Amino acid sequence: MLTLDRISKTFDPGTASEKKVLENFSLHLDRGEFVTVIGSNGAGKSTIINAVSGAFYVDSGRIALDGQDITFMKDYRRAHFIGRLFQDPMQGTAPSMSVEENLSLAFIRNDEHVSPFGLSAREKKYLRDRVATLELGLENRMSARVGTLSGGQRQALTLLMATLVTPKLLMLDEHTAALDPATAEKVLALTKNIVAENKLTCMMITHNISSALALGSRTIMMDNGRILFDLRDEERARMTVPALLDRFKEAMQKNLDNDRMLLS
Ligand SMILES: Nc1ncnc2c1ncn2[C@@H]1O[C@H](COP(=O)(O)OP(=O)(O)OP(=O)(O)O)[C@@H](O)[C@H]1O
Repeated sequence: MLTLDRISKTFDPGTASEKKVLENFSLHLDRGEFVTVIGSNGAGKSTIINAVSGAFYVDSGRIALDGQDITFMKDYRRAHFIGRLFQDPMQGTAPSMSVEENLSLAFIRNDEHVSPFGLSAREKKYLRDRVATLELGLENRMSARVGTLSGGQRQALTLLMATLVTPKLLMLDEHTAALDPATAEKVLALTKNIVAENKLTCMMITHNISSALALGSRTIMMDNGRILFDLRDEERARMTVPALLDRFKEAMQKNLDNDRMLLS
């Protein structure tokens, strides 16, 4: 489904701030696989998501999604079939537009729904029903400006928008990190349900090891542009947070005391 074949990325090449982040990095996700990604700060996790979503082109290597080579496809074209959530709840929605208008934009991403007269009453009801599944009461606030919603409500709405038209791939970049713990739990539960219901292929970056082990079916641990280990099946099912931290420390041979991963 998603294949990264020996991709490399160096930022600011040839300058004093040159940073080689990925070198011949390869990864394959099967259709319907939900992979959680953890790792040290600056390991290159967001760079992978940025490369796949087309925020920049990779220097070398190939990216294929569903059999299609997207290595040099423009980001706005990839956005038709790749859903993405960021850490910042302010990204991904238009604050001055209403809940319904934001959802309409996500809905018409699929061209067949475009009508010069806007959405039909039936389509509006469909959107309201989908919003109700979030169980946040937003179905009664369809005309409220999104800028007036809380961070958690916005992130839940963004998640719904990213999956309203089923994406080929959903990429979540620490999408609950800026939320308070209770709201983060709620958004994670929604994530789990939406991914399962739509059988989505999903990659989720998190700094929370217990979330990484609780969600999805596979966990990748990264450091310095490399995959340190790739847990699945029985090995992952048996893995605990302390055991994973121990394995990470062992692999890194360094003290993790200052790493943000330990603090979350
Ligand atoms: N656009 C950019 N320009 C220059 N350097 C960048 C850019 N994006 C990322 N980097 C650098 O690349 C390295 C990897 O960054 P990346 O954001 O992928 O790490 P990460 O694993 O997501 O880390 P964190 O967990 O801290 O968010 C870092 O040193 C970062 O400063």
